[in-house]
Amino acid sequence: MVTSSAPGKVYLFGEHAVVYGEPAVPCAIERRVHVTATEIDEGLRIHANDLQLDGFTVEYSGDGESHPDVDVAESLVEAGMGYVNEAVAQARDAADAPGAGFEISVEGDIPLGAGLGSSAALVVAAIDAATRELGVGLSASEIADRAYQVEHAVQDGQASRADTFCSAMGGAVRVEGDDCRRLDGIDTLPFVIGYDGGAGDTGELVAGVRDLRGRYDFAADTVTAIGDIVREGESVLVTGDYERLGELMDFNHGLLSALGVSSRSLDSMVWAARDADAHGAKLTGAGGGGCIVALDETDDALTALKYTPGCEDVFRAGLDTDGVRQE
Ligand SMILES: Nc1ncnc2c1ncn2[C@@H]1O[C@H](COP(=O)(O)OP(=O)(O)O)[C@@H](O)[C@H]1O
Ligand SMILES: C[C@@](O)(CCOP(=O)(O)O)CC(=O)O
Ligand SMILES: [Mg+2]
Repeated sequence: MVTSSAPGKVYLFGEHAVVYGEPAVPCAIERRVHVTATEIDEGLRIHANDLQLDGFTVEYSGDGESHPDVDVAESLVEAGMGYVNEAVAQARDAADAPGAGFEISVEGDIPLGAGLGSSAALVVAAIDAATRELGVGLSASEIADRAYQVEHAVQDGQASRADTFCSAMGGAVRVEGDDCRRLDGIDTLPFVIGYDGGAGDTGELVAGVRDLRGRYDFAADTVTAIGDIVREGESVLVTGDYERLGELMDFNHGLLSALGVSSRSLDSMVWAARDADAHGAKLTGAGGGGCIVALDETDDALTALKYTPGCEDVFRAGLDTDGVRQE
């Protein structure tokens, strides 16, 4: 039995635009998904108590048997389990063990579908745990690469390498197309996260931006402008000038909003943080609902968000310089 964990992330800059080859800077945070893999005779059995479908937690047997605890459409369960199924397929491939059976247990403290990269953390930790269980030790970058293949497959061919690379490596990273690197010397950033309790569908939101970008040149220009913000932001990041970083985060949020991926509650959390004098605030991840990230080393944004209608939870999330690791 092997347990591995991998961190979630926030985007300092660049989500969505990164799907079209612009750079992005995601940062790993101290919230993790833990995956335990145990080799069994055959098939795949998954315990994922954090995942609720129509109010049911999921116990899933991927070998064709319906599990009695689940009273929702099998297709919904299949969709929810896509990331684990594909991660296990990658592990079998890496270990050259196509018939290996697994019992997989997943638990974490990253809200699901909220822009904090729970899917990438799950996939990265699952590939690490399952390959180690089969006696194969992959490097973090090999895991990142296989995890990207999984997100790409599950999200209908629409995914960047950003989330999976960040989760595998930890720290602040820069991703532009296939060029993925860690940003050295960034050890701390004062992230405050507001969570509206909701979720967005990453695949759908990415498809929405793709559609807008295809229909309007100015939407394509907006995507390019997000890339410009990232290029500016990465040079500011090394100076530690939070005021300018925050200004660029605000700008980035405005452009994401223009691309239609913000929401009323995300906007109101962003404004609550700004009104409390955070350096800046933006949505993180695919959007539609879920989380915002503010930059604030005081407790002011944290306190303001606590009293913001629509904000269900607020917490500080330190930069996690550790990526995937065995527990
Ligand atoms: N702890 C978990 N247990 C089971 N499934 C999970 C877990 N964390 C993430 N997932 C899977 O990842 C999906 C969320 O991924 P996604 O929509 O990309 O949002 P995000 O990556 O921002 O959290 C969930 O619907 C589920 O399929
Ligand atoms: C919108 C996007 O840039 C980030 C999605 O992040 P999340 O799954 O919402 O945490 C998509 C991607 O990069 O694959
Ligand atoms: Mg995701």
